[in-house]
Amino acid sequence: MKPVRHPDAPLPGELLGAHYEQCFGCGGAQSHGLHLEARAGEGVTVIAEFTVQPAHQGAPGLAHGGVLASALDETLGSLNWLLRTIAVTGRLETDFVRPVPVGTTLYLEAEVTAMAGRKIYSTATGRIGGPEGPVAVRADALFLEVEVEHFVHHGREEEIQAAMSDPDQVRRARAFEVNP
Ligand SMILES: CCCCCCCC/C=C\CCCCCCCC(=O)SCCNC(=O)CCNC(=O)[C@H](O)C(C)(C)COP(=O)(O)OP(=O)(O)OC[C@H]1O[C@@H](n2cnc3c(N)ncnc32)[C@H](O)[C@@H]1OP(=O)(O)O
Repeated sequence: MKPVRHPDAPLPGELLGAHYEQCFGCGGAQSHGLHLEARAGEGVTVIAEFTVQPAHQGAPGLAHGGVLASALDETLGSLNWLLRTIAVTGRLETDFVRPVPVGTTLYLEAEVTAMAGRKIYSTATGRIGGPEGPVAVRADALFLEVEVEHFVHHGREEEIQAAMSDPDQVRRARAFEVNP
């Protein structure tokens, strides 16, 4: 099935914001996190930027591959906000094409390519030197739609319950990426 953007999805260019302040990918309260900022694109696409910090090194002066995979995962995960579904990564296949030095900004783009039942297929690239620069990393992913209970059961229930009773409807919806 062709992916369909939710009618209430953020407009192209709009910042998506963090789904959880403690998220390693997008949270503002995570000091060594990626602080990745994603914006809605056209259709079911997003763009995002992330600048590699010294805390993200693997080899001296170069980004750790797992951190780059996290940046791809986070960007791909933010696509769910355009679909208004809650989904988690089931599979993430990553190609590391070029080394990414500390201080480099990674320009990420992601797109949902297909959907089948609970399965959401997506792809992402990360470029360096500018949004049109050479591809340094790319990934193909399979996300699986889940119920809120996934996080209640496996995660920290108190925080999930608190987020669910947040009177701010947008914040509540953003936390769980559900159809309000
Ligand atoms: C203030 C508080 C705020 C709180 C806010 C919380 C909510 C936030 C909202 C959203 C979070 C976003 C977070 C963003 C971060 C970026 C995204 C991540 O990193 S997510 C973390 C990493 N991922 C996991 O931890 C998944 C761990 N895995 C699982 O839980 C299960 O394995 C799961 C749900 C992925 C699948 O389990 P099943 O039991 O539901 O599904 P089955 O029945 O096994 O499979 C369904 C279909 O999918 C295929 N499938 C499943 N896993 C597959 C795989 N790995 N590869 C290929 N196919 C797979 C199967 O073959 C099956 O296909 P057939 O329907 O038969 O055609």
